Amino acid sequence: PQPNRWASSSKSKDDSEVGHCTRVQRNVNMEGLRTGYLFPEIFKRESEHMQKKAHARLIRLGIGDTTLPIPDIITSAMAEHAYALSTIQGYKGYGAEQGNMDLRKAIAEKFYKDMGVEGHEIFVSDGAQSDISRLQMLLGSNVTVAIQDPSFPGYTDSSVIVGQAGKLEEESGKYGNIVYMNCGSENGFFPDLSTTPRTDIIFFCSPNNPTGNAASRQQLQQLVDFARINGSIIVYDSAYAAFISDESPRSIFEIPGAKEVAIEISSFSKFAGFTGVRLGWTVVPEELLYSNRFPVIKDYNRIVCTCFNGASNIAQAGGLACLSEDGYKAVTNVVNYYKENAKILVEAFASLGLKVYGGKNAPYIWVHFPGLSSWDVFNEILEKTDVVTVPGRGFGPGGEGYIRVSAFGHRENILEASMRLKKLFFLA
Ligand SMILES: Cc1ncc(COP(=O)(O)O)c(CN[C@@H](CCC(=O)O)C(=O)O)c1O
Repeated sequence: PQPNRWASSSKSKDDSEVGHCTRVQRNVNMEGLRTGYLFPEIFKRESEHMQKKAHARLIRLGIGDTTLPIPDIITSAMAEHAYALSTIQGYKGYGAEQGNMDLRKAIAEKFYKDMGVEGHEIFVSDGAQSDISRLQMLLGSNVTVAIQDPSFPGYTDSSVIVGQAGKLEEESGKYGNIVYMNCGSENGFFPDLSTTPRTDIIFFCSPNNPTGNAASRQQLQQLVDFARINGSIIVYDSAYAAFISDESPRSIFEIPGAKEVAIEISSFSKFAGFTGVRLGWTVVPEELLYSNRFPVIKDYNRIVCTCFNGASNIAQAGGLACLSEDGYKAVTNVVNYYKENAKILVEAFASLGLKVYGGKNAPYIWVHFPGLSSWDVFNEILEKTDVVTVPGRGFGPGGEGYIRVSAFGHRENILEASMRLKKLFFLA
């Protein structure tokens, strides 16, 4: 299996090992984080398992990390750029914090054609995860937020860290100041906006991680109208848009009126295999205004200039190559490979009579184990099949009773994992 990025994290010394301590008070918001970040926790469980079963052939379908090589039309462009840095005429230092304008324009052309989004409204970054944190710095602690439940933990955890979330209610596992928009199988994974309280910010991910559900055009129009009426800002995460196979919108800016109510974050991670290269972008439309009519884009530009020195010029060269005609064809072939994996996993779980969601518009399969603890299901699958998944509870209280399975594996691993899971649950 691939070396995991947390494998080398050194064990921090605890107080008993270090005599001295400072007089600096801990950020009280950090105390609000109930556990470690979900994915290092998954790795910890995986390591404990491997300590018990050193010779197990582990199959990792947990973290949504790509596994196929980046097409060489893209890596050659990065290599060429990297080599040019070793020459006088090719060397480049700091670039524009907002990103290379050619790349900004290419993103606008490729993903936002005819939506009125222009290059100067696109801020190239080192990935969507970092952009979520920078957006939280922009928004500050005095805003109210609504988050899909379940959803990518980056929204809730960053909300806790910046002080938006309020106190954790142990009983429900929810933070007092966050509005949890239930997105379950019972409501087609789209929140009932008629009963959703107004908040300043609405985090919305479509296709959703972890459910794999892509909101329809009609639903996104409802969401934009809801934000407009309430004077809210939507932070729309389209990291998995390239996996959409039906008519669902790939961008919130396909919806009329969205430029006055939405910010969109996205990433090269999942469609181009750039999870380690690190490249993403955020669209902040000129039309998006605060209550005092000050343009949000001006503040976001200030955040980017103050807190970020721009994405790697090598990664940006790769990004440009991804968006060339041949480059995009090549990455689309890889996306289609993962989509085929998703189909295999959906069929495997469905053949066991389990309720399976997702997999059609996203590289995640969302499997229901009604009445069971998702961590118990995660543990049983790991212990009995050496397959790593993600317990749904890690994505919020709404994820309880589900597991998420990633389609980002190599085909042989997907087939082997499917066979093992069939054996486990068929015999159950
Ligand atoms: C909805 C969503 N947005 C943003 C990101 C991060 O994108 P980057 O551009 O690579 O920063 C992820 C990654 N989610 C993966 C990886 C988990 C993690 O490392 O946080 C997952 O859910 O398995 C995601 O699922």
